[in-house]
Amino acid sequence: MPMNEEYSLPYNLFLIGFMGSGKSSVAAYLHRKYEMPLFEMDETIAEREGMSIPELFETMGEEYFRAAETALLIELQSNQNTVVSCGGGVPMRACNVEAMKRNGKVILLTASPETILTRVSGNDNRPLLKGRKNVAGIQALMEQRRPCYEAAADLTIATDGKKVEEICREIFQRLQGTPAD
Ligand SMILES: Nc1ncnc2c1ncn2[C@@H]1O[C@H](COP(=O)(O)OP(=O)(O)O)[C@@H](O)[C@H]1O
Ligand SMILES: O=C(O)C1=C[C@@H](OP(=O)(O)O)[C@@H](O)[C@H](O)C1
Ligand SMILES: [Mg+2]
Repeated sequence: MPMNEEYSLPYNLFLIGFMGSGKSSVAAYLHRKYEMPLFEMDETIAEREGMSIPELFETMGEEYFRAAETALLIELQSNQNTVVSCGGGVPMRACNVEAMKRNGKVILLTASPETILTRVSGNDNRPLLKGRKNVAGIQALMEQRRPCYEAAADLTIATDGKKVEEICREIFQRLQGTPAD
């Protein structure tokens, strides 16, 4: 069933935000509900490299992972009407932000450190949270990254206390209020 006009976008949606802000969940919902092709960056990189993200950090190092993120974003920029779930570190590189903005809108998902801690406590697949799985540790990294996140964002959506479905509705409402230039 083709996308109806209301939700067929002439650009890509890039979801950015801290670990646990809900990028993967919101992207998966947008993919299912509005039939937008989905690119989950972590998954794509892990598949191509034949190992998990933690293993990649362990064996090849973070810089290798960051280069893989940039290469993938450059590949994705020629698409249209896709939703890309970015890893939380993507906006820290200016070249990544340029690639996203070339043909996309950047949606920043935010949540309080307390909310993030609740959401990430369930698994250990985020190497950068090792040793900082507490409110203070999350807050410190979040504050360090905030300027890059905010500079990259076309729209910012607070996610605390909202269901994924509500967040997706808010994204489209806010986009419709924004010229699709
Ligand atoms: N709006 C939300 N409300 C409650 N839990 C959420 C919400 N968004 C995501 N989660 C949960 O938080 C965890 C991290 O979500 P995820 O989508 O993987 O975040 P990210 O991709 O930004 O790291 C998952 O267990 C997910 O089910
Ligand atoms: O914030 C980061 O630097 C990272 C976030 C992770 O993705 P999520 O934000 O989906 O957890 C993943 O890309 C990697 O562990 C690095
Ligand atoms: Mg994710």
